[in-house]
Amino acid sequence: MLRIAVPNKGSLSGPASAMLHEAGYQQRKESKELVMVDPENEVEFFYLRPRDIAIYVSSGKLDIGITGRDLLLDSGANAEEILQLGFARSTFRYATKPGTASGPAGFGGMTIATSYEGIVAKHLADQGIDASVVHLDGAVETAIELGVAQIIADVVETGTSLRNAGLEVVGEPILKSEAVVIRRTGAPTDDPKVQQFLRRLQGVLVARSYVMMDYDCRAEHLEQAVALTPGLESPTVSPLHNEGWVAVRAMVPAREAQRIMDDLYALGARAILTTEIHACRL
Ligand SMILES: Nc1ncnc2c1ncn2[C@@H]1O[C@H](COP(=O)(O)OP(=O)(O)OP(=O)(O)O)[C@@H](O)[C@H]1O
Ligand SMILES: O=P(O)(O)OC[C@H]1O[C@H](OP(=O)(O)OP(=O)(O)O)[C@H](O)[C@@H]1O
Ligand SMILES: [Mg+2]
Repeated sequence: MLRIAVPNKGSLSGPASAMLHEAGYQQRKESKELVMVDPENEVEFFYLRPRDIAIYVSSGKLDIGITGRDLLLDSGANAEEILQLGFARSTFRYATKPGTASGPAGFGGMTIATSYEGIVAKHLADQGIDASVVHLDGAVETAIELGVAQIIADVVETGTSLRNAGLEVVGEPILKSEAVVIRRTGAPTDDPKVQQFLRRLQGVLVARSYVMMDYDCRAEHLEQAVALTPGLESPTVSPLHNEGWVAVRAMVPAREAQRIMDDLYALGARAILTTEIHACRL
């Protein structure tokens, strides 16, 4: 049975369970459930604190886990990313009150508050900056107002939390994060159960980002139409009963669908339809 770590709380938890559900796995019914077996799919899910997941996976007791790239790097655990999941996207950045420092080079002798000590200590060491780091569990934006630190390093998504605290980002982003699937570094890549799990999640990612497009066009416009809808391999082209017309079917990126429909229409294509893809194996 494949043993998988899933975040039990926080920003990663809901979207991770939703993605697993979309991939056909049973998910826990109550947030208090810590372990759940899905016998049909031969998978056991362990609902763990996101920050602990890389440590469990690196121990080899669990085969794979879903966590944030920032949490993986912060843990220093012996685990590696094998798939990017596209949710819980954020940047990890320094922020200060305006006028404190124009970048990390000016942080010398100051104190930096963060929940991600591992990332910050490494970044400071790499840059040769001699600053202190104080660990706080959360709401680190308040640390400056209360005099615990002059600088914070934290997750930034919309920037609202920083603005509300009267802070501004300084320096370049330390890293970009998103939810990722991890495994123990160097674990065998050919485990069929792991491969099947990854294919299912990849199927969800594709189903979420592509739509199926169907349209009719005159045979003489086919080459131009196919250039607009090249599909993944190549589009399906079938003859229509009306001579000189063909029906075309291809997957297109969902966010480009409306523009492609306009361009096809301008080319003379008609009966242009898009349908959602519910599941997929590439
Ligand atoms: N506002 C946000 N937008 C996007 N991703 C976020 C946001 N806040 C945290 N994350 C991501 O969530 C992961 C941290 O999860 P964790 O559960 O530790 O914290 P949280 O989501 O802030 O929850 P809480 O603070 O309530 O415990 C990290 O990968 C982080 O990048
Ligand atoms: O840029 P924003 O859209 O404002 O998002 C970033 C904020 O979201 C998270 O905080 P959370 O609400 O999880 O509280 P926490 O600081 O206690 O973790 C993170 O720690 C930032 O504070
Ligand atoms: Mg938080």
